[in-house]
Amino acid sequence: MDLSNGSPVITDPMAMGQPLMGVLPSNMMPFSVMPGSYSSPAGAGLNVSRRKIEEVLVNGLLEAMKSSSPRKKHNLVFGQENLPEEDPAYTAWTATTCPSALASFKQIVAGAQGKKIAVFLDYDGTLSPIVDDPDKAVMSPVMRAAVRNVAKHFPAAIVSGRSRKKVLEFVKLKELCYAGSHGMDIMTSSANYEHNTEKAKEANLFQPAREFLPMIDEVSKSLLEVTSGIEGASIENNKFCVSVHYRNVDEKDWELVARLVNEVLEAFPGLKVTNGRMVLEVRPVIDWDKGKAVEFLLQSLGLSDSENVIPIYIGDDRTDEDAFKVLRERNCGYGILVSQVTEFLNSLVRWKKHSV
Ligand SMILES: O=P(O)(O)OC[C@H]1O[C@H](O[C@H]2O[C@H](CO)[C@@H](O)[C@H](O)[C@H]2O)[C@H](O)[C@@H](O)[C@@H]1O
Repeated sequence: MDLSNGSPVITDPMAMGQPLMGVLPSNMMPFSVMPGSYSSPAGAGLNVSRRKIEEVLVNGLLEAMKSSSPRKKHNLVFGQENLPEEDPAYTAWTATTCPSALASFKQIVAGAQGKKIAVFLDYDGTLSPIVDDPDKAVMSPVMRAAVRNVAKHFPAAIVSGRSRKKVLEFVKLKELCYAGSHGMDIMTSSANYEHNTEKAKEANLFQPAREFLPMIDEVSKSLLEVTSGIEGASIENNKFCVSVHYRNVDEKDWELVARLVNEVLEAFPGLKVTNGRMVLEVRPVIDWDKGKAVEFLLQSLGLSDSENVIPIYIGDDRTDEDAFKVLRERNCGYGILVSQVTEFLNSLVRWKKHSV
């Protein structure tokens, strides 16, 4: 199988399962609605048409919530027990489109001889298992050691939907770059960050959605208020985007969640909704995503020479598709769907140690 086109590969098809519907082939984009972006038809039918449009938007959101969340719980610890039940469509897709990254490891590193590898890692579902409480999605010491080792040998970055601060608290490693808020908050160097002057900190930061900060705070408060009566719903302010979690909400209330999110967003035409794994992500309508963040990081780390640099991106969610797409378009590197991440990272380090 030709691995040179940036298509996603998986680290072990048998251990796959956790990301399941969170990952789609790279040509499928995350669901997105922009409630403020439709224009209301003028005239007498305005209210009826508007209501119809609202219904379409709510139903669209609800469908996206259902399709991205076929299973309530899958606390798979990578490559270990608790494999969720098989999804025939997903299994067929991975079997035909995703070669195993571990089985293809030799081929990957053979193509990397004499070139520089850069490693990009998603956080939730990739470095940490998916759990019911987002505040408890901690990384295991084994995974942390693997990531630390990788960062010692390769330029490496975490690219997450979480706030940059939160993901740094989870990962606790200074050796990497961090891109939080789905790439809208990039810090190109975290070493000694807290000891830096404000000016030095600014120089390391790239925040393309900075002007949306007040709007995000406002929408976060509104979402918190309107969802406070829904059992299990929770709101996570990720600085430049907001997560509306419905993992712990009874399915009968999902429509209400969709309706309330849609209603709140009517007042914020500058924001849109995408969906992740049992989460609705409210984010600015700007042309920026994890893929753009990877491009930015490659550029600012002096790694934009696609002839000599092999970017490897490991992710599990729909938002990671944007990064896979960038690698495919650059015709370089590998997008890897998550499963045995530690094993893959450790193999990479072993290879690097033996190849120098
Ligand atoms: O880009 P990522 O690092 O993958 O972040 C995406 C979202 O991840 C988190 O939510 C997901 O993981 C939670 C903990 O396991 C789980 O409870 C939730 O259902 C998942 O959607 C995070 O809480 C979100 O803010 C991130 O946007």
